[in-house]
Order: sequence, then C-alpha cells, then structure tokens
Amino acid sequence: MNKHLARLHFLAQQPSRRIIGLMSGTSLDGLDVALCKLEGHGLATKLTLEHFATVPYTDDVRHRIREVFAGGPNGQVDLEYLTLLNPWLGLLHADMVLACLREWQIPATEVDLLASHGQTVYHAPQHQHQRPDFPLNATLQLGDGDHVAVRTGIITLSDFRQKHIAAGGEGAPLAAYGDYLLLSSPKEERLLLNLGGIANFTYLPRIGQDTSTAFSTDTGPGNTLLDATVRAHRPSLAYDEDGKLAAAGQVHTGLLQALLAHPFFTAAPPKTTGPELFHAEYLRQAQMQSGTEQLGLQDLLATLTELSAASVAQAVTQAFGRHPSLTVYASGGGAHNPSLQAALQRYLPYCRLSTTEQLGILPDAKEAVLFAVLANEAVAGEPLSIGAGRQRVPAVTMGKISLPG
Ligand SMILES: Nc1ncnc2c1ncn2[C@@H]1O[C@H](COP(=O)(O)OP(=O)(O)OP(=O)(O)O)[C@@H](O)[C@H]1O
Ligand SMILES: CC(=O)N[C@H]1[C@@H]2OC[C@@H](O2)[C@@H](O)[C@@H]1O[C@H](C)C(=O)O
Repeated sequence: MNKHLARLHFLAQQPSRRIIGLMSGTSLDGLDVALCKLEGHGLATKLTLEHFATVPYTDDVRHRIREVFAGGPNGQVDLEYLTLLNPWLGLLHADMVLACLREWQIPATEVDLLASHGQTVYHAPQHQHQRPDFPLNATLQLGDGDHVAVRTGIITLSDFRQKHIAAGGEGAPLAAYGDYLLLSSPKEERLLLNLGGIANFTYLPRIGQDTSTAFSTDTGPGNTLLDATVRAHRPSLAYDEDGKLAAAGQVHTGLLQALLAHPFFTAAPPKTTGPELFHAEYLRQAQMQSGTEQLGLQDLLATLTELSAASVAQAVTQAFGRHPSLTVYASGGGAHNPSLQAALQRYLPYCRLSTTEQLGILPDAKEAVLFAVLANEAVAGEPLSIGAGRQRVPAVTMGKISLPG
C-alpha cells in the first residue's frame, strides 16, 4: 500500500488531527495560515486554534495575481502566464507555510494535513456569465495542491469548490459547512457575517430546529470597492483604516441608488458573486448615471461603505423579512471597520451585532479555520448533510487529495 495512503487511513481513525488551513481571499492582502487541532468530526468537532498568521503579500505577488484576477486589468489574460502562475502560487504558499512553521518552532512532520484554498482568480456562476453555450457554474482557484504537498511534505487537500459545483452548488460560499459544525447554538439563531473583499453570511437555525433552513449567501461587495477606491486616490494606502476617511464623508444618495440598482441585489439568496462584477467599471458606470464623477474620496468611501451595509441588510431582509432580529457575528477585515459596523447597525436595528471573537474564533482567522474543518470532514467525516440539499448546500465532502510522494 502507498505509505501516504496508509498514513491517511491512520489519520482518519485518530481522535484528533493537526490541520493547517490556508486562505487567500479577494482582498489580496496575504495568505492566512491557521494551525488548528481538530478533535472528532461532524457536530462533535472541537477546534483549537494553536497558531495564526497572515503572511502579507509583497507588491510583486499582488501584481502577479492582478494580471489574471477577475479576468485581468484589460479583460485579457495571457494563457502561458496563467499556466505558470498556478504552480508558482502553490510553491509560494508552501514556502509561506514552512516559514510560519519555522517561526512557531513546529516541524512539518508534526502537521497531519494542509487544507489549501488557493487563490480565486475567476468566479463564474451561471447567473453572472449568462453564456448559453456553457449552461453551468464554474470557478477557478490557482495554487496547485501537488506542489504544496511535495514542497511541504504534508498531505494536502485543495480545490474545495469543484465538488460543490459538481453536486449542484455555485462553488461558494462554503462557509455554511464549517459554520454549522463549529458555531451552531441550541440557544439562538445566528448570522455569521464575513466582511471580506466580498461579503457573505451563513444563517444557522437553533440546534434542534429544522437544519434544512441553514444556508449561506454572498451579499455583494464588502471591502473590494473601498480598497480599489482608496488605492486609486491614495496609492500609498491599502485601505481606509478604521473607516476614518468614510467617517469624514457624506453618503451621496443618488450614487448609492445607482449602485444598488444592479440586479444582483434584488436576486433572491442564496447567490454568489465576485470582483468580476463588483469592480472599478461598475462604480464608474454608476458615477456616470448619477453625475457624481467629481465626488471626492471621502464622500465616495462614505457611499461605498453604505453600499456594503445596505446590500448586507437587503439580503438579510430578503431572507428573514423586514424586522429580522438575529444575533450577527462579524468576521473578516470589515469587522475592524467602525464606519461599516455603525452603518450595519443602522440598517439592522433589530439585530444584535457582535464579532466571532465572542464565539472563540478570531475574526481574521475564521475563513482559514473553515477550510481546516472541511479537510477534517473529507478525511474523517461524512458528507455534510445540512440544508438537506435544499438551499444549495449539497451534501458532499470537499477537497482533492495530493500526496507528497
Ligand atoms: N482596521 C481596518 N479598518 C478598515 N478596514 C480594514 C481594517 N482591517 C482590515 N480591513 C479591510 O479588510 C480587508 C481584508 O479583509 P479579509 O482579509 O477578510 O478579506 P479576504 O479574505 O481577502 O476577502 P474574501 O473573504 O472576500 O475572500 C482589507 O483589505 C481592508 O479593506
Ligand atoms: C469563489 C470565491 O472564492 N468566493 C469567496 C469570496 O470571498 C468571500 C465570498 O466571495 C465567498 O463566497 C467565498 O469565500 C468564502 C471563504 C466561502 O466560500 O465561504
């Protein structure tokens, strides 16, 4: 028997596994590395986050990814470049993991599995691409898993989203599975709101309620348009730190309405999207329609912050009616933005806003942790039957297995 398969078989039967979850999201700020101890599986899963780091991307890495990201800066992608970037990113992520392990003084041999999300470079749900010649959902993540496994020597699971699509989903959001396993409560209905480049939430009914109502959905832009606007006006800044620039501006209602007129916002959840739709050109069009091409940076950021909050609230009211009273736990970079949090509270006055820190999960680590949970389920668990397949949460395990040798 292949010794790595024997090891996998052994690991699957152990009471606990040490798994590193890796996430590099749409903000291109860096690679999130979460070293987790996972005991058990399914609803009995117990997670301990042993170490966490965001390894920042250099300008060169960001530039390389942007050459293909969401179709590339000019809507054209060099195929040879894309082909080269796939293993290059795998090796980069592997080296970042090895650097973290050195820093944490943990030998790679003491890590059982790696769960590598890779870098989404294009997300193409059918409702977005609308091509009659390809009646299917598709998504593409780069950072080849075999390269990660061979470079680190750690059995690696990657490319999680394809199975979700193969089983009827849109390949995202996958957060529903890990959120359900780690964060369901017998006491309250919860909304786990991730405010990354794109915002999404998972609805969790109370344990004991009908689990088929659990689902997750994207809601629209989180930070992606804010970051792009800051970069365009102040190239030395990466984002609107603590929402200070937005706080100094005024929301322009005409621009907000033009932005909210996009049909994505009225489509019923669950739905997914990405920077392929919410990009600088979408903002430019809305500015032209509302005659706000000359709006200053602070007013633009105030309006875009309002858009993120308004679109989250719209998806919440679409799903739960006009006066939703849920407990909302925020995560992702937007959880650090007081202007965005204040806008959310205005739009959702009946909800109690908090962060996942209250639930013992670092807001910045949450997505990386969720991929460690998916890998744990793929190796030691069973297909995750939540949402009973009804809310586009197909009952599958996810992740392709790469052996290091
Ligand atoms: N202190 C802060 N104030 C305001 N915004 C912040 C702060 N810290 C982080 N952010 C925002 O959060 C972003 C990073 O968020 P995060 O890492 O959750 O995104 P991501 O994981 O790349 O995105 P996605 O979840 O869509 O894949 C930054 O680019 C910035 O816009
Ligand atoms: C295709 C893709 O990479 N989607 C990401 C993105 O970033 C946030 C949002 O859009 C979410 O749908 C998803 O990531 C999280 C981790 C998810 O699948 O739950």
